[in-house]
Amino acid sequence: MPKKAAKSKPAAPVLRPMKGVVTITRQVHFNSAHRLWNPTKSQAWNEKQFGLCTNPHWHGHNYVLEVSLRGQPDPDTGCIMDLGDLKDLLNTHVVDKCDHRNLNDQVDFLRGIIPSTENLVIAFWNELQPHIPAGRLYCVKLYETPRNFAEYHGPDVS
Ligand SMILES: Nc1nc2c(c(=O)[nH]1)N=C([C@H](O)[C@H](O)COP(=O)(O)OP(=O)(O)OP(=O)(O)O)CN2
Repeated sequence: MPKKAAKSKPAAPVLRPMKGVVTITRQVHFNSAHRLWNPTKSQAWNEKQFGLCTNPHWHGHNYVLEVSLRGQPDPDTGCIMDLGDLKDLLNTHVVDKCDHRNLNDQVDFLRGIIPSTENLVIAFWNELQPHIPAGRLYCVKLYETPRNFAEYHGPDVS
């Protein structure tokens, strides 16, 4: 009578965690009205400084926001952060508050700020940073138009 073959245990799965610093980015969109207007200055000063961009009847932009995180992929997930979670954070803390709003008047965290592209990237960083694991937020980049954009890498610590 033939002998039964000895049952071999399946080999335990082996993972090879990858080492390396990677940047991941989520892009979101929103549409807002604004004007470049310094309320501490005269109308004439604002017109000289900002031209058409200070029109008191506002103008709009199809903003494109790109937020990047940087770090080593987690060995258990292969991810720095789930990009779906990053999408939810951007929607909750920026898009839902700014989309179809007037950035000069209707967004609490932008009160008292001239909504230039430069100021917006700093304000968005400050809104997002507390919700992202320490040291991961790398870049907040905002396109006001396809040709005009600003990016911010956090407060200068030098
Ligand atoms: N340093 C900055 N300069 C300007 C800003 C800004 O945020 N930071 N913003 C504006 C205006 O908001 C304006 O709407 C930009 O429009 P425009 O210059 O017309 O932009 P385009 O890319 O459409 O212009 P093209 O000349 O057609 O390329 C102005 N300046």
